[in-house]
Amino acid sequence: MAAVAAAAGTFARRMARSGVLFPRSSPQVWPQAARQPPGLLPAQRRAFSNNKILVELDTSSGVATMKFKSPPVNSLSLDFLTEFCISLEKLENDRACRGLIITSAIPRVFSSGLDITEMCGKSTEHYAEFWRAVQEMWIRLYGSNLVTVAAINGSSPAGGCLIALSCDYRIMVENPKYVIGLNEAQLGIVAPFWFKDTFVNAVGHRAAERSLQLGLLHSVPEAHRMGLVDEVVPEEKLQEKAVAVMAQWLALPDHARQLTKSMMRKTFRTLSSSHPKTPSRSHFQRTWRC
Ligand SMILES: CCCCCCCC/C=C\C/C=C/C(=O)SCCNC(=O)CCNC(=O)[C@H](O)C(C)(C)COP(=O)(O)OP(=O)(O)OC[C@H]1O[C@@H](n2cnc3c(N)ncnc32)[C@H](O)[C@@H]1OP(=O)(O)O
Repeated sequence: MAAVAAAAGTFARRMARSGVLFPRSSPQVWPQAARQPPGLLPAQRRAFSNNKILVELDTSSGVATMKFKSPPVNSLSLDFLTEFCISLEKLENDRACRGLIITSAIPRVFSSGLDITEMCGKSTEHYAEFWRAVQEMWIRLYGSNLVTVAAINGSSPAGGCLIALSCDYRIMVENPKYVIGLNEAQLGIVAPFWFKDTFVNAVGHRAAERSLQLGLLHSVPEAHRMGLVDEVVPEEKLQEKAVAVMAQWLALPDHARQLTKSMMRKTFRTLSSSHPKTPSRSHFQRTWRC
């Protein structure tokens, strides 16, 4: 328990060093239209970057694009998760931003999921901090007031699938090599209940039961049929489609859409108000044999 508390403190300090407020306990309501401070020349584009993620915000449309750029496979390391939360928080605090498109700058992979090297040979405190960061990523993305669109341009197993599932809409590139799903059971581990619930919300109970028990990674057409992704497009149309979907969602009044989203996703607050037990060191060691 002390380790969990210490980890929470460490993660909060990492976020605080970035200048980001932490944590935010209740959803914020943003203005309906992107606004520029009066008297300033409008800067159409703003960008910020770290060594894991690139973010570009088009202030005229209010749409930001977040590109994962962590070779080789955009695995979700503690550093990646921290940078993700910082970037998302910056966008949420930017009054010019209303929507977020998440995609990958790495060819053929959206995200390979949790970084397996973070779950081997580390201290109890590290596991606790890592787990806290995984939860924080999900809480922030799933509960975000922004319109979130996943533009999935590569394979997206396990934690990568969770990122996509946490968005409001998923568009995936049609490619016979790409797969998506929660394959934890194939790895001999159990997807946490909040992974499972997010999956069930997208595909329904029966499809989820089969897919999760078998740890299936679905082809793109199969993922589309079962509702795991909303739309499938050729690679060259992905950006255009994501922008078009975003425009459709942003055409609605922010407050009505945000309150509706918050109502639909209210169960996430259960996790945000009481972080579940962190997996123990021995559990990680048993699971990954390290
Ligand atoms: C209370 C109980 C708790 C129990 C404890 C369990 C903890 C959590 C439980 C559940 C949640 C878990 C969620 C997860 O996300 S677990 C991670 C699952 N991820 C995967 O299974 C993906 C594995 N990777 C792939 O399938 C492929 O790599 C690919 C399709 C993403 C890309 O394929 P390809 O382009 O062919 O690349 P390579 O396979 O050659 O990989 C390149 C390179 O990258 C390394 N790598 C791949 N995935 C990961 C990863 N997830 N973490 C770290 N490193 C990864 C791979 O090893 C190669 O490295 P190299 O050999 O050094 O080049």
